[in-house]
Amino acid sequence: MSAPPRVLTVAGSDSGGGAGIQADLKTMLAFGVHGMSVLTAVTAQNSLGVQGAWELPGEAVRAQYRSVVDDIGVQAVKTGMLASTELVETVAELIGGTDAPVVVDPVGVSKHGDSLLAEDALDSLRTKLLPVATVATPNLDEVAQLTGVRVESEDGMRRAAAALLSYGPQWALIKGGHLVGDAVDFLTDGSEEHWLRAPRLDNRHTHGTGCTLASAIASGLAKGRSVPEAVAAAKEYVTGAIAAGFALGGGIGPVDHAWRWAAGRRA
Ligand SMILES: Nc1ncnc2c1ncn2[C@@H]1O[C@H](COP(=O)(O)OP(=O)(O)OP(=O)(O)O)[C@@H](O)[C@H]1O
Ligand SMILES: Cc1ncc(CO)c(N)n1
Repeated sequence: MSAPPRVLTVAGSDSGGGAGIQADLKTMLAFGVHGMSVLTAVTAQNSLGVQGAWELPGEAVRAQYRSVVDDIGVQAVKTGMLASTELVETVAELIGGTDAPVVVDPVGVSKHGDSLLAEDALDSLRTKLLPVATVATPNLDEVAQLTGVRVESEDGMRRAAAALLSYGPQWALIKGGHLVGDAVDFLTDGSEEHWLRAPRLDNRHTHGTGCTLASAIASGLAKGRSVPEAVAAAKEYVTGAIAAGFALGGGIGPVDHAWRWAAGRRA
């Protein structure tokens, strides 16, 4: 039996299992790739928010990355919560020496507004990590923080994408999940433009949407899909996962990573 494509997530742990490393690995399983993880931080987190966060030393991140890449190898990398300037710079350097497509989800705050990235790390994110990204996938708050462009309309998404591309990623995917109306995302490399449109689902259980989308894109890239193809398939997957999102705990529940298998699983 031949080995499946290998995808590495470099991200934080969400103890509640809805976002972070846990969402990434579940998404990778759903896409049929072999998921691997480099942990950057541990959060005490649930449906109500983030109760605590502890980052790992740069040395621990470096060692995990080397263990995976030097022996097993990777066909795509995804980054999520990076916590601090030191970790952003460490990860950017490691990725710079890796020959694989990279999806950068520039995680800033959780859905509850809890900070997952030190404010002083934004500059390194812009100047060190974005230049090595194949695709960067900010939501509207993150793109405003990174570029200063505040998006209030679909035209604003074009301006935000252009500003983001000036830092060097090959593609910008601006997620309009926080706009009103349809859930519209905008993908561009500065010449091609793709609008990804899905109906806005009336489901508050959306914990982990961003991590899920980025990991789904990385999984597609690892299988050799083009960026527009991988993003289109990822959008379809996250939309289905949001539609099937379920209540857990007293707050915002997770999306259902297993929605395509759900009929069999729950029978
Ligand atoms: N209510 C919704 N209905 C349909 N699609 C949605 C909805 N909310 C978000 N999306 C889609 O989910 C994907 C993730 O976007 P979102 O803006 O929620 O990311 P995020 O804020 O980074 O998520 P996270 O909570 O993981 O930080 C995008 O494709 C977006 O359009
Ligand atoms: C660990 C972690 N990474 C990313 C997110 C996305 O918001 C989260 N809530 N938690």
